[in-house]
Amino acid sequence: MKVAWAGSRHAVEVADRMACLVASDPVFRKDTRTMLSRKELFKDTLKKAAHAWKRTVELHLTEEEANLLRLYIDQPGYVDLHWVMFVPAIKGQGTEEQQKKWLTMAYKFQIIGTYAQTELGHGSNVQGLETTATFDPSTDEFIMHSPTLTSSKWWPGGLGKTSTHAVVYARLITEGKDYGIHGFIMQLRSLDDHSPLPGITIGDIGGKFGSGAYNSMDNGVMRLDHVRIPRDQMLMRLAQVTREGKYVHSDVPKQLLYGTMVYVRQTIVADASRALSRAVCIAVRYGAIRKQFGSKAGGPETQVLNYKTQQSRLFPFLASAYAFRFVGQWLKWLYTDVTQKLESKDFSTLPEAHACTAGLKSVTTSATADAIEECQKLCGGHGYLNSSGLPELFAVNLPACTYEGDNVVLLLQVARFLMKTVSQVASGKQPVGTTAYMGNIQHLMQCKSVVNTVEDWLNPAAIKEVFEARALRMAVNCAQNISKAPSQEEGFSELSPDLVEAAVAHVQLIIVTKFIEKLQEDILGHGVKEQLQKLCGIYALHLIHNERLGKLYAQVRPNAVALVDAFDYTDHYLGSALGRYDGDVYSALYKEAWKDPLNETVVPDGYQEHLRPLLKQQLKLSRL
Ligand SMILES: CCCCCCCC/C=C\CCCCCC(=O)SCCNC(=O)CCNC(=O)[C@H](O)C(C)(C)COP(=O)(O)OP(=O)(O)OC[C@H]1O[C@@H](n2cnc3c(N)ncnc32)[C@H](O)[C@@H]1OP(=O)(O)O
Ligand SMILES: Cc1cc2nc3c(=O)[nH]c(=O)nc-3n(C[C@H](O)[C@H](O)[C@H](O)COP(=O)(O)OP(=O)(O)OC[C@H]3O[C@@H](n4cnc5c(N)ncnc54)[C@H](O)[C@@H]3O)c2cc1C
Repeated sequence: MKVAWAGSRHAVEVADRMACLVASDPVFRKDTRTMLSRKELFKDTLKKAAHAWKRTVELHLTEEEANLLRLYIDQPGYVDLHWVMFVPAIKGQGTEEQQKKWLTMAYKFQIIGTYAQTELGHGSNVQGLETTATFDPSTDEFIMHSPTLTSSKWWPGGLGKTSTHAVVYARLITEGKDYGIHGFIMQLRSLDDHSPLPGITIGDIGGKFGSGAYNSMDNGVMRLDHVRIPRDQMLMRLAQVTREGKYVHSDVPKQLLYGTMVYVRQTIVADASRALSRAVCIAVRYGAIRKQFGSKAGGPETQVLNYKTQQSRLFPFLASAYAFRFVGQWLKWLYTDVTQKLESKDFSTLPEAHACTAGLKSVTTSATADAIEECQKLCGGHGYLNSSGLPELFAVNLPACTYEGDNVVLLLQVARFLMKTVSQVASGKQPVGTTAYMGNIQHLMQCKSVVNTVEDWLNPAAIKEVFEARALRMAVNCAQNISKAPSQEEGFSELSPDLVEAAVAHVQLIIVTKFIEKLQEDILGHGVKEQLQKLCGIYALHLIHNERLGKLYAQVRPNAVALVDAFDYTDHYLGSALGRYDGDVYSALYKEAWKDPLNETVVPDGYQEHLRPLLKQQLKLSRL
């Protein structure tokens, strides 16, 4: 089952090695993280990142191993933005020459970069960004400026205190004309003493949700006061400005400006499956240990995992963890395929890649955030303790519903893609890829459900047809209602809640389809495929609230712990007293409690100043 989850024996081996490397290194301890102040936590992040780099160099780790090392350290920091966004942005939007110059320094960590797009006044609406980059032909420079308070760059990870450079997104103005948003490489801090360069006001935007979590990251604010950069620091793969100041757009779609976001969205789907699997692992293992109430005759109490209500709340998340894992593996293939096509100027699958990455990022992160919160409740009071690992997991993964694109905004992008496809089908064009099912419109608009028993629901063809009919009918219904509106734009706006639902149905069809396709592969291990088939049935059925789920839950219950053990997480990475592999929950909870700084003294700080006087006064009053 480990191989089915990881994707290959090699993946299992590398993951095990990196997870153990992190778990065995005291520098990477994380059990006291939620007890640190904001400054201590930030400094701890710097220490871990520097130590990780040192180990990467010492051990000659590959890029795959180094990425896993960062993942198992499990502490958001500037390195995430450096590797996940700054480097990809230069790769995707820089010329060969610019890549050579800047990536050489970035790969050697001679500079630390971030991705500075969002502003105080605009995040979702990229075309509304206000920062300006005005070309000055007299000096062959761009003047980077924050014209308004709302144009302050706001949120970029690492910008606050760490990054020395950034890809800054700004309105390109040359010869008095505004050509819209383009990317520019800017140095922000001196490489000698790390002080901000002249004209740059920079700092952290303040504490964020949850203790620990993203407070380890210095999300920053930056204002630019007419800062000059050389013309060749405009990322010029998509467009150029000549020495004379002429704007020249290259022959690639302008949407490639958004390429970095597409890349990160596809990685976030894998992040979501990992976060969800961690929460499910904790809740399933604890549910097998925790006993509450039992037979009236004083018999042993019942494992809470045996309760049907616990199973109906938890097993859809177990199924979703596997579903998101498999669709994330497919999405990584899709992204690689589109990137290769772009190299040969084939832009035909760019819209599909945008719709799939936007839709899957949105659906998986929303479902994961909701599931982690529910897993906290599934663990009762102990799920609320930091030592359960669940509050931190929730706080770190909740913002994924917003960063890299607000989930509703992204679903509206999917809806726009679906409406375009429906109208193309109406004009006789055969849809392909993930919308191919829309070509079967006659059948799917009339077909009656062919599933009646639980066994029917384990028939992949039946499941797929139901989800195709559901998605198509919702999309066609929206298209028909939009056509009745005074204008397409007005109709789209009025119908936007229904369009979001139609987009979700389309994305859930993709997830179900990819789960079914995974089951058609050769899957190692005795009985593994059968278990995955049941999980596929649970994932599909729970989305349409089918009453036959109870039978499937009963069939999964005996293997529930084995199914979460297959995630192969070390206790260090899981970071949970409830989800420990050895199940020794109560002694672990008790031991963790005493680590809290509040327990450093038996009489708490503040007693002498605030508690003793009060008690003494009340005691005196009571004797009057
Ligand atoms: C270790 C512990 C774990 C913690 C994890 C740490 C590490 C995690 C990893 C990274 C951390 C994440 C940090 C987050 C970083 C950020 O948040 S960066 C900023 C992200 N910001 C956004 O995502 C902004 C979202 N907004 C947009 O993308 C765009 O504004 C928009 C797409 C919503 C609208 O764009 P606009 O230019 O206005 O275009 P439209 O008019 O809507 O569409 C025009 C056509 O272009 C097509 N299109 C739009 N986007 C794309 C795209 N990306 N690719 C291809 N095509 C695109 C669109 O479909 C339209 O096409 P048609 O005209 O044919 O319909
Ligand atoms: C932890 C974290 C890290 C981040 N890191 C970075 C970073 O490194 N670099 C960077 O550039 N940015 C970063 N961001 C910013 C992030 O990308 C933006 O917050 C995100 O794109 C959402 O934009 P917004 O904040 O403007 O939300 P808004 O768009 O203002 O959303 C507010 C509400 O308006 C709704 N809404 C907006 N537009 C529409 C519409 N057209 N139709 C219907 N509803 C709409 C949204 O659904 C939402 O409910 C980070 C954010 C977070 C939380």
